[in-house]
Amino acid sequence: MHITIIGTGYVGLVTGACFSEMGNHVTCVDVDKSKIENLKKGILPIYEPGLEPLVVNNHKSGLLKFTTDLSAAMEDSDLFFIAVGTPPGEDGSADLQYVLAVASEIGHHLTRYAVIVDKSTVPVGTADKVRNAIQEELTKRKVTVEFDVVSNPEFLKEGAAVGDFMRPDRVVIGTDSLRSEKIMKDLYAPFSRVQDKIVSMGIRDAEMTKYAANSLLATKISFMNEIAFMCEKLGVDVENVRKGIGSDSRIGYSFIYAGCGYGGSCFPKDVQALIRTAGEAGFSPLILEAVEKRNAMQKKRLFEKVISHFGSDLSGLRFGIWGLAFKPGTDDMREAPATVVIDQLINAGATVTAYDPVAMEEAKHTLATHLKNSKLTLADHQYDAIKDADAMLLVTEWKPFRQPDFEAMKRLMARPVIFDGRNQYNPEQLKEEGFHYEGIGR
Ligand SMILES: NC(=O)C1=CN([C@@H]2O[C@H](COP(=O)(O)OP(=O)(O)OC[C@H]3O[C@@H](n4cnc5c(N)ncnc54)[C@H](O)[C@@H]3O)[C@@H](O)[C@H]2O)C=CC1
Ligand SMILES: O=C(O)[C@H]1O[C@H](OP(=O)(O)OP(=O)(O)OC[C@H]2O[C@@H](n3ccc(=O)[nH]c3=O)[C@H](O)[C@@H]2O)[C@H](O)[C@@H](O)[C@@H]1O
Repeated sequence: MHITIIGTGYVGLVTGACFSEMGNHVTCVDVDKSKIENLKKGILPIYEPGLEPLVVNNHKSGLLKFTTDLSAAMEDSDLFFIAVGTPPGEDGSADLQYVLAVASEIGHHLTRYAVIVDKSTVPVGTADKVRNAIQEELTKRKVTVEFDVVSNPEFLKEGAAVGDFMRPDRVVIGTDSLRSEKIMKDLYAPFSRVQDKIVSMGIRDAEMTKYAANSLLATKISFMNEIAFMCEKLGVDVENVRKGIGSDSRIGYSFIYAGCGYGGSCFPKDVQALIRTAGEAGFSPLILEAVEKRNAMQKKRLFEKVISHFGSDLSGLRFGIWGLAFKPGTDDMREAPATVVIDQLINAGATVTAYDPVAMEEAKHTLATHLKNSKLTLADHQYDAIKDADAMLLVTEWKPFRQPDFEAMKRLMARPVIFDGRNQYNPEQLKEEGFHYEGIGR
């Protein structure tokens, strides 16, 4: 098939690379000229394990192309994937301006039947808006062109995106025509044992499915963070509780890790957008509001622990941060818990040195103000980040942080104090080794 993907970010680039790997002709379009120029040279805009060889090899073979010119890309295409951002607007609702701009542009150039697929996460009813935006342009041009709009939400996780796309748990296809449903099923047919995993439904159902999935996962995390808070008050170790409940297959082990809050470009914005959708439908979504509130509180937990140990004035104290990305396996720092704790420590008078295995370039942009004011420095190595530190804060559980050399840490640090935001260490062992240790919910 000939496919055009509009928006070459985490989702668009992974989608394009994986479809081209299956032998399709794919053109990835983006308005960001430098991103497209770099991709043509084999330089990827994001860190995503396993993505580079797919992009480079399929680009070399001619199956995967990159351009800023949508009209040129449209000439051969049967399928258009909209994969642009849907960031939160001021009121928390999903901002559809990029999606609808792309829809209008498609309508401006469309000359023959095509399927337009919403891959971006968009609220219920957006497919109608996309259809209207395309039709408006066709009407302006006084042409009649048949087209279908489909919802095909994406469930990949950053840091595991290629594997998730190649071996999906399910592929949700929301359509209102048999013709477009067949095209979508054919497109996904080569993916690993996908036949049993395609879930066909109405377009609005598919749009809602994406928000329900992310909101339920966020709910599991916030629920567990609430239990963790209670555990601290009651002298219980939440890690034992997690193991105890996860073994029940109805609950499962996934997404019940207490920590210093969920971040990323999706859970925070999608929970907010669903709250907004509920508001528009005329009711207050009590659970979702609590999920969001708990997460905002959770991102402040590490700082609360720091000031209850050191006092509220942190002037003259120095903190080492391990982990800046919102989760391991990515350089993405959108809504990362690390940004919250760094702001709080610096506002309380402390200086901070931070290290992340892959997000250092991203940190230079995200944390530019603190770097400029010399309140924050970035270290070249995890152990350099804790040199002379009054405490180490583990914020992202990258593998090299999971079993560090505690003896070396004690020698390097000004004081042997660890705040473990991801419950990676054994509290008993650390206490025996002479550390003051605090985790989340233990
Ligand atoms: N990041 C993730 O892990 C996942 C994201 N999603 C959803 O997918 C959508 C995209 O997310 P990301 O890939 O993270 O966004 P992103 O911000 O990484 O990429 C979006 C890209 O779209 C480009 N763009 C904006 N307007 C354009 C236009 N008119 N024409 C061409 N390109 C344009 C931007 O320059 C940017 O490169 C969002 O709705 C998100 O919620 C869904 C599942 C996973
Ligand atoms: O719509 C999206 O963008 C994607 O959002 C999430 O994927 P992602 O944000 O990449 O990463 P997750 O692995 O879900 O982690 C999100 C956050 O939750 C935190 N988390 C995760 C699991 C857990 O048990 N506890 C916990 O605090 C992580 O540290 C991270 O900050 C979903 O898992 C994907 O299915 C979805 O496609």
